[in-house]
Amino acid sequence: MTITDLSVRRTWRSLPAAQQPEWPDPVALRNVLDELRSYPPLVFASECDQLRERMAAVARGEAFLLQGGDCAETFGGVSVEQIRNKFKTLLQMSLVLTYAASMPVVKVGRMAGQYAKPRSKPTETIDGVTLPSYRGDSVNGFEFTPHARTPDPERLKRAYHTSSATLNVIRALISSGYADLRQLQTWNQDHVELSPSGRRYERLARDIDKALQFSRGFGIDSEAARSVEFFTSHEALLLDYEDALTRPDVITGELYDLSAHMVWIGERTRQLDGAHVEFFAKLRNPIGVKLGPTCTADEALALIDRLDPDREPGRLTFTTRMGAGKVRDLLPTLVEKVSASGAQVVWQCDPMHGNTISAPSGHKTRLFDDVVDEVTGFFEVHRALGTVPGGVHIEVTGEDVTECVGAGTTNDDLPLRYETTCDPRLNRSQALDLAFLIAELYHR
Ligand SMILES: O=C[C@H](O)[C@H](O)COP(=O)(O)O
Ligand SMILES: C=C(OP(=O)(O)O)C(=O)O
Ligand SMILES: [Mn+2]
Repeated sequence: MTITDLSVRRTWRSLPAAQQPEWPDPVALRNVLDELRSYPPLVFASECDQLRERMAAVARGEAFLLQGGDCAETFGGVSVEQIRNKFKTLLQMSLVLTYAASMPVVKVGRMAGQYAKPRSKPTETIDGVTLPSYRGDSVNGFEFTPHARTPDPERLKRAYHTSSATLNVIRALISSGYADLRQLQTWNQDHVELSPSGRRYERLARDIDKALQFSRGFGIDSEAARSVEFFTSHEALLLDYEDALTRPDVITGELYDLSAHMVWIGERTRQLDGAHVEFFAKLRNPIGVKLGPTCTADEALALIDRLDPDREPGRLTFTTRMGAGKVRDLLPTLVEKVSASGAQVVWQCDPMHGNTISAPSGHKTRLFDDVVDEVTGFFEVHRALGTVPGGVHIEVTGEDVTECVGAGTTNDDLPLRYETTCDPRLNRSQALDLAFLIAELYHR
């Protein structure tokens, strides 16, 4: 379908859009959106097409999808070091998975655009003072003051520019050979090498290095070992922003949201009669939808009819986040009914969002064991049904934070480096542990 007519393309505007900020000044918002429309796209449509092809391979069981990054990126978190650490963590996880599972890994960062957050409550109260909740740096500031918490549309421009700067660093890291497999040892020269997972990683890196030397001995110096394909993604929550970055392809006229390669609809905004589903239905990007424990099989089927009417492998990813205690009960029916419909979606496990708890100290946290248990349940269900456990979606950082409990972090450690502005993330050592565990699940 070719949709360049603006009246067709903006149909989402007449529908209810959940979780949108209350911008105080509509004229200021309109001016910002006009400016954003004049900016170049952040990614190219051809790159989105390439990711859709990779996702089709995932749907067929020929590749594994690793998607991860911060719950909420921040405008302050864009030093080269922070971006490099996050990128490195995802590459190291993918290396563990590729080597151990003998499977190509499609790497997608929750990076370069993850600046808007849906919240459970519209306001937050601290010491008797109530202010609007923090909704991500593209909406308001994290600082608990009336000024910071007031939505400011100028932040949307900053979200664009910060995404652009982040992408620039990622593209430069790739083109300067940072992802070269022969840099394996360099990647590991820091604190993580002292942790058990770091040492395990080092052993694996040495094995891979030997394998590479062996292939080079035969004159096989694969280009694939020198470069990496890396894609960006975020929850396309703020429809005004996403719409401003949505452009028709010059050749086909089809619409692409060029704020990222892949965009997804969150658990809180997947209403069938809502604006997000309507907006996404018009896009040609590979797209995702989060499915929580209340999602019925009929809802999943209706989402497929709306978002993947042609049943195109790679088009639609269902990211389930049921919780460790529920995944084994709830997932089978969904998977069975969706498979019976003929749709070839990518099934991806988000083991984070169904497992958020409050620690005795009051910190929002997740137990590493729950994360592992949900991923394990996800694999068990797919193995039992003969369907494809396509990938995982995690909240992770390259920093040595203490936000999730287990695998080296205790409840008492939480205050030490609790740096997230929204949900707790795995640190790099926990991420590597998880990668090794997933690789084992593959073999089982
Ligand atoms: O990242 C997901 C949601 O935005 C987040 O879990 C909501 O957190 P809240 O329940 O603290 O609002
Ligand atoms: C908001 C998120 O998740 P969910 O929509 O699954 O709650 C998220 O991925 O940060
Ligand atoms: Mn989150």
